[in-house]
Amino acid sequence: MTERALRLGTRRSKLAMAQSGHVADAVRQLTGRPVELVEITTYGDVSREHLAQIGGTGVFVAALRDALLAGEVDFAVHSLKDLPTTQHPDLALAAIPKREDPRDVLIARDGLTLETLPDGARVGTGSPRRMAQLNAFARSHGLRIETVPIRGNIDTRVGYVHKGELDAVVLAAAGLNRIGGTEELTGSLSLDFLSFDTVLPAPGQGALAIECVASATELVATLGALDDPHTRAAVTAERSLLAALEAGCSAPVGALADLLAEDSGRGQMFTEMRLRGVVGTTDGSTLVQLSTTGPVPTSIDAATALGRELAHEMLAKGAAGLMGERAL
Ligand SMILES: NCc1[nH]cc(CCC(=O)O)c1CC(=O)O
Repeated sequence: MTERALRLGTRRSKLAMAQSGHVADAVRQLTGRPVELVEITTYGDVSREHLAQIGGTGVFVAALRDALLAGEVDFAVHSLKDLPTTQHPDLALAAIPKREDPRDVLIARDGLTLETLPDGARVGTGSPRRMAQLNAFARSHGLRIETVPIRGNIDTRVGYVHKGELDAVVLAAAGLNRIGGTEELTGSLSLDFLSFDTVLPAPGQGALAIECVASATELVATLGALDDPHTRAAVTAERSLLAALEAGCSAPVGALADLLAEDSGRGQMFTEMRLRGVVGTTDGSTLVQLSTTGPVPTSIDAATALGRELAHEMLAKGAAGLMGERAL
């Protein structure tokens, strides 16, 4: 007897479908059960407002969670960076698979890179985090860039550069990679993968979250096989930083945790976890940028503590005042 199909709730954007498709394959392999995709429209997909105005927190997530709680789907796949930092009491993050490239990428016309953008360049991004860091870079290099708030899926955003309406756009490399768009979509455009010294990604960027209802303990345990503990530790620290700053996913906050390795003679051994964080005004005139290191976390609590610690150091340097600024 074959078991009934597991229902995977997904947004229907090309990116969400690609992400869900990958996870569906992994779950089929893992369980031997059929997995069926159930498309769900979220407010973030239909609203034409700018994300910073909607408020950001959870706009892509709420409808998927409603479907989980109503028992219409068995599990859902989210971009972790879109998930609010407070865990829903009735839901479980069953797995956080190994993360993709967390970098942001600048997609530009005519072979341009961030370093070679002309004065006055128009760069598409509606993300306060990207605006703050791009403008700070521009200021330190004596040029002005005009950040232009844009929305829409990846194709739409890249289209602005193809059509010549913008000189460049900034996207998450992970999203671009997942839809296999690096070649097909960007064509003649140039890709500049931004260094973490210039632009820190959103907390959790490049990672996926597989969520189901907490009471489905068997499913939680089964999906747990897809979890990558290093990714979970890193994104836990990043999200803890965000939470302790009391900022939402549309706040001008960047964070990245990575494990530092040493060659022990018998291969690489992780020695420490480093957490870098940034908060800034969207005009780039002020950035608070700090980093800390700690032992490789052996528990979620330890990873959370590292994030909280860095947040407190950033708050002591005035981070709260910078986040108060909500203007685009
Ligand atoms: N804000 C929307 C969003 N949510 C997740 C990704 C990309 C995939 C990821 O970060 O895992 C994107 C697009 C983007 O920022 O370019």
